[in-house]
Amino acid sequence: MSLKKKFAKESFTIMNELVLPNDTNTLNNLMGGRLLHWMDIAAAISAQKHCNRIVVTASVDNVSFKHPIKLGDVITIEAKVTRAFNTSVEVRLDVWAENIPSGARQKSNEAYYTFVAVDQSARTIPVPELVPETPEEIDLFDGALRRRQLRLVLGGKMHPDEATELKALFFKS
Ligand SMILES: CCCCCCCCCCCCCCCC(=O)SCCNC(=O)CCNC(=O)[C@H](O)C(C)(C)COP(=O)(O)OP(=O)(O)OC[C@H]1O[C@@H](n2cnc3c(N)ncnc32)[C@H](O)[C@@H]1OP(=O)(O)O
Repeated sequence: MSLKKKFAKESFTIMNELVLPNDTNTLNNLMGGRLLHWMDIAAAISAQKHCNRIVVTASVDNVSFKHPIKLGDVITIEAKVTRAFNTSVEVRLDVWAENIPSGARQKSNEAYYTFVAVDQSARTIPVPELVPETPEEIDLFDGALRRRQLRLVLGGKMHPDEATELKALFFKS
């Protein structure tokens, strides 16, 4: 039985967190690991909305921390599935930090997480196809293939020779 196709907007998820003292280091900045944990949860919720299944985190692409996030800031994490493959989905995350009293808001992180859908016995299972609609969703959908090849090569799951779309970025035929 084929699975019903889904739109990216169906997996759209927004999560807010308030940075409390227990989330910070001795400089009163949010600890990176805490943010990665919140991002993992937001991304997992998004992946589960797409798959309607239990998902496990398979990989996290490089995450850079552009600005320190301060105690008392409000974090907004937006997550959306960019593309579904066979049993895995890629989720794009955008993170903002906001100082509510001043109204200052800045982008702090962008990242891609990959989740794999599993059944009750932890066996991998197929996920619904994703249909991109907007120009931004189509860009993310197209780029997802190259990002997948890069992470699978780095994770030792794909031979570089098989990463044809990724190689095409560097070598013109
Ligand atoms: C219904 C609505 C509910 C809403 C309600 C929300 C509730 C919201 C609760 C939140 C809850 C938090 C949830 C946190 C989620 C954890 O924190 S999970 C804990 C951390 N993660 C783990 O423990 C996973 C451990 N790893 C594994 O189990 C296995 O390695 C995996 C990921 C299942 C892959 O298994 P495998 O045997 O290597 O499988 P293999 O057949 O080679 O590949 C399967 C797929 O994985 C992909 N894959 C494998 N390795 C990688 C890699 N390194 N990178 C990328 N992809 C990979 C493959 O490409 C393949 O994808 P497809 O080509 O099929 O699309």
